[in-house]
Amino acid sequence: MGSVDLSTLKVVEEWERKAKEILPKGAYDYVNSGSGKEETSTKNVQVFSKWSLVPRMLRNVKTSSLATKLWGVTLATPVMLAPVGFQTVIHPSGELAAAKASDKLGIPYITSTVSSYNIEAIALAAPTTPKFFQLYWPGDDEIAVSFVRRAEQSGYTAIVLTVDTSVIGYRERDLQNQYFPLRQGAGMANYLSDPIFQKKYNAEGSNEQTELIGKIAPLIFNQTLTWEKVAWLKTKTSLPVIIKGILHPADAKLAKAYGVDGVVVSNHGGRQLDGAISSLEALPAIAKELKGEMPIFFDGGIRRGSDIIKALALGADFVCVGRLYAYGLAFGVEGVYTVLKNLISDLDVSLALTGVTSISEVDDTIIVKNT
Ligand SMILES: Cc1cc2nc3c(=O)[nH]c(=O)nc-3n(C[C@H](O)[C@H](O)[C@H](O)COP(=O)(O)O)c2cc1C
Ligand SMILES: O=C(O)C(=O)c1ccccc1
Repeated sequence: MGSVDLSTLKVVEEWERKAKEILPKGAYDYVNSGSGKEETSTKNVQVFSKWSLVPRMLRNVKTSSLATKLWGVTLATPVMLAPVGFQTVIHPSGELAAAKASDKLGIPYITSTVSSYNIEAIALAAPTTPKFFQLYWPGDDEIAVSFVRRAEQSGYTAIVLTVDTSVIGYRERDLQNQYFPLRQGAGMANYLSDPIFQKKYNAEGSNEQTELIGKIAPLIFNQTLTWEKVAWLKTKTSLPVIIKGILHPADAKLAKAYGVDGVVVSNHGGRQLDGAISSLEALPAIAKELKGEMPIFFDGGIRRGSDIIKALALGADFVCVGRLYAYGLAFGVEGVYTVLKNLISDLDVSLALTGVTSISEVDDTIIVKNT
């Protein structure tokens, strides 16, 4: 592993290939795979080729800037790290490495509920850039509120409630490998460090892994969530609440009606409902409902700078990357830093070549659907 000179790894797909070489098969398949026949995860990446950018010329792009504003705060770029759980199955330094690398680049980090380090430790690894907490609403509301409170107290500035995960997707590769990241001891840090969980579910203070998995696993997903619960969550926190996993324009309308503060157009990287619409194809209809009303975040298939410009042109305000940085993490903090740095360099060049001088100027006048 130490023999790879990361500065020479520029081709995005090479990172994926190298990660596959390094990681145990179960871990690589867990990260790489989608659900079912992987139609949606594959389409997420390929769909970008269905649209073409139509660049403008002679527009003095010398001062072109990637800076973007979110709720009055200026961010270095429109890029964020999507919540990715269980990161110690990729590298022992896991979320701490990813958060540290993104912080160094001024890229906001979104901490997953099922992280292998806890909310507080990850906050300390990313002290300078805004960070969000992604909530998988536990089966117990008291724990949900406890997680949110802990995020507030450790300086997170938004809650990202993931709503596409009433149950975990049918992931054939994981099922065939019999690979479940919890069994690697990953993803439990927030539960184990939670006073409400310990009091209500582990009063005898067990440290035994199988026993703890037995207590935590049934709590992770909540099949009873409704829009009313979202409204209830809003009463429990003063932080903005972003809903992650919106694909249908009718749900975008409901998000507005229920007073949410942002949406992430996402199909969970094609890991939940296989056959679901690709994120990019879902984006225009949602932008039609919400553009200008609340920030629109986008994830799914972002691998290069021009992908980001296409998503912004079709209505996104911010994009999140998932697997791209997960592959970098196979090489630890330097790996994450390098993939992100490469992505931002690519975005910088691509924006200038589009003839656009600021992110907020990217709109649907520079994109066409191929015929
Ligand atoms: C290994 C892995 C773990 C993930 N864990 C979470 C999670 O804990 N919470 C969540 O909301 N989304 C999770 N996601 C989904 C991502 O946040 C994001 O929606 C998806 O990765 C975007 O697609 P991309 O990988 O093509 O960039 C995970 C994705 C991967 C690949
Ligand atoms: O892998 C995922 O996409 C994910 O979000 C998850 C969350 C909890 C348990 C298993 C997977």
